Formats: sequence, structure tokens, C-alpha cells
Amino acid sequence: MFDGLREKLGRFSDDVEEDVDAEATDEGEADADTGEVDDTAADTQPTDSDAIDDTEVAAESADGTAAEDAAATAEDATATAEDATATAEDATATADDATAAGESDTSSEDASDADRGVAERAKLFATGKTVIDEDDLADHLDDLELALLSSDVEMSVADEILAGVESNLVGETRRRLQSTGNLVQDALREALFDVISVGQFDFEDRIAEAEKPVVIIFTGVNGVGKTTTIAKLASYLEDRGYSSVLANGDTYRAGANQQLGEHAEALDVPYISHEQGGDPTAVIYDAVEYAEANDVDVVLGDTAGRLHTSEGLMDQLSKIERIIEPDMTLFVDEAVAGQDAVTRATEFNNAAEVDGAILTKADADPQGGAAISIAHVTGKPILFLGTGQGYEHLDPFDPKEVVDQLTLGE
Ligand SMILES: Nc1nc2c(ncn2[C@@H]2O[C@H](COP(=O)(O)OP(=O)(O)OP(=O)(O)O)[C@@H](O)[C@H]2O)c(=O)[nH]1
Repeated sequence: MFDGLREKLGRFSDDVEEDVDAEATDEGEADADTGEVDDTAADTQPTDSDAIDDTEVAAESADGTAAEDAAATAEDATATAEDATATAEDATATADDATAAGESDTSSEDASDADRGVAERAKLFATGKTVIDEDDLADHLDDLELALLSSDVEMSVADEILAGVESNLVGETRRRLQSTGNLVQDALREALFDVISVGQFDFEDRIAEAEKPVVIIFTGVNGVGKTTTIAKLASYLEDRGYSSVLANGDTYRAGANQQLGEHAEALDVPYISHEQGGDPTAVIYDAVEYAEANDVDVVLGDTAGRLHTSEGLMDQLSKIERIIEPDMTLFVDEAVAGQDAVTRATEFNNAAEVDGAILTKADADPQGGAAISIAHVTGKPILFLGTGQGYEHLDPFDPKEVVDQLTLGE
């Protein structure tokens, strides 16, 4: 799942990490230069023998402080601190060379600057800050934006992710997700998690706590897998001890009755329908009465995905919402629909406020744009992913798992 986008995100992490390493090496060399300067300050001593002694002392001091500090900090740090230790070692080596050459004449204050540089770099790595140059990062962020947009991530969501990555890289990362030991990847993972996890709530808790019957209405266009999803959810609920009744509120489309009826029969759950052209609100109302009379826990009501006019459809949904006052309205669309799914989610949310979304066909290698964008754009969480045609192919949406999938392929 999401293989294309995962590859692009991986490339971004690798490229930025490479620059961070290059930057770190440059800084290490700069620190080492400072060390070179410090050591030879000893040459200003009056006698040759003093100069030799002092040079040795200065060299030891440069080694000791720089390497020891860096090594000590690096011990506390995670894997990333190893770079800093390496830098400190480089600095030590170069400082030794400089001592032998004895070529510079800067004051010993620079020694503490050098020490600070290495130690602070180690600390930065340890706390999740990087030393990447802002201009370099800007170039990489442009690449990341292209990668996201070409994978159908909505523009405002892409911007949010870029802002998140940038602030996570130049600031302190929040570390809600387990660190991968790669700062750039961690920054990206946190930024993705922020947009994907918007509004998450526990669906099962909501069902358990609500007064019965719980009424759930499904909205979304035809052909995306709405009917199949209703059936999958009935099966999912049954597995968790809840009975349900299916109601066909799609009285517009010929064949809808038969389709949902077949699922009800296959699952052996009650089914309420009216004639084609009837009032969908009345069908769902009947199903609620049936549930109340028969102690059924959950009413699952389908709605039309298309009418003569889109206003007609939206009016119908508003009427259901007004009269039935469902406990939840869930928007269903295809993960593979990308930006279209995001646009439709917004439209349906405006007509009948949704509580969450279900993305079907996540098994059909979607780009990932819809999965990343819908929650942030609508402010409502994705609750389930459809992962196949069977009734068992409905997986609760776990933002952390999706982030892992997108960044680690797990
Ligand atoms: N691969 C895959 N196919 C799915 C998934 N969910 C539904 N489908 C298939 O998508 C097709 C359309 O599903 P329906 O449930 O009929 O879609 P609908 O939204 O009710 O559409 P209409 O019947 O036209 O109203 C069917 O062949 C389903 O088996 C899924 O998660 N993965």
C-alpha cells in the first residue's frame, strides 16, 4: 500500500540526511581548524622547551575537552549522536596534526569555542535538532512538495506537512512516534502523523457508549463501495457482539434494493426497504422503529450517491439528518480517488456533517493522497480502510500504522 509515495518520501529523507551529514562534516572541519589555531598559541612561549611543553599541554587540552565533551554527550544521545562523536574524533586528529605543525597564533579562547561547537552539535543531534542549512532545506522541501502533490495530496495538506517537517527539523521534534534513529525521517513522520490523525476517536467506544439503537448513515457517490462497506461493517459489529439492521435509503437507483438485500441475506441480518422512488428518510425511520422493537443495536442506513441534481441529493441528506438525527454519519469513498475523494468529502460534509470517513479499495495500490488529506481537510477522521472485497476486509484506521506504512513500508 502507498508504495509510490513511500518511495518519494524515502528519497526526501535520504537526500536531506545526506546534506545534514555533509554539513556536519564541514562543521567538524571548521572545529578542527579552530583546534589547530589553539594548539599553536603555545608557540608564542619564550623558550623552545617551554614551547614544546606548552604545545603538548595545549594539544592535550584541545583533545581532552573537545573529544571528551563530545564523547560524553554522544553517550547520552541516541544513534544520531555517533556522527558528533566522529566529528569530535576528527577534530582531535586534526588538532594533533596542527600541534605538530605549530602554525597559528590565535588565542586560547578559541579552544572553548571549538569545544562548544562539537558539544553543541552532539546536543543538537541528541535533542532532535539538525544543523542543515536553511537554503538546502528549502530546496528539499520544494522536492517534497512536488512528491506530495504528484501523489494527490491536497495542496493545503502538503503545505501543512512541509511546515511541520521544517519546524520539526529546526526546532525540537515532539517524539510521539518511536524514533527511527534518522532525524529527517522522524521529522517527516511526526508531520505526517499530525495531518493524518486529525479528529481520531475510538469507534468501538462510541458504539459501546451510545444509547441503542445507534444509527449510522452512510454517504458518498455510487460505485465507490458504499454498499459493500455497510455489509462489512455489519459483519464487523457482529464479530464484536452487536446486532444490526440494514436500511436501503438509496431509493433513487434501480438495483440498490437488490444489492443491499443480497448482502443482508448473506449476512443473515434484517433488512428494511421501500419501493424505488420512496422517501429515504421514511425508510431509515422504519429501520429505527424496527431496531427499537427488536432490540437491535445498530441501524446501518445507505443513502443515494446520485440524484437528478446535486442539490436534490444534498437536500435529501439534510432531511435525513434533521429528522433522524443519526448518531454518526460516515462518508465513504475510494482511497484510489485521490483529490476527487477529498473534494467530495468536503461537499458531503457541507450537506450533512460527517463524523468520519471510510476509504475503500486501499488494497488497490492508492497513491495515498486521499488517506493523507481527508482528515485534515474535513477535520473529521478516517475510521476504517476497506482492504478487499470480502466482508472481513475492513480494518480500523490506525494513523500510526499508516505513517509506518508510508515511511517504513511496515
Ligand atoms: N478491492 C476492493 N474492492 C472493493 C472494496 N470495497 C468495495 N469493493 C468493490 O467495489 C465495487 C463497488 O462496490 P459497491 O458496494 O457496489 O459500491 P457502491 O458505492 O454501493 O456503488 P453502487 O452499487 O454503484 O451504488 C464492488 O465490486 C465491490 O466488491 C475494497 O475495499 N477493495
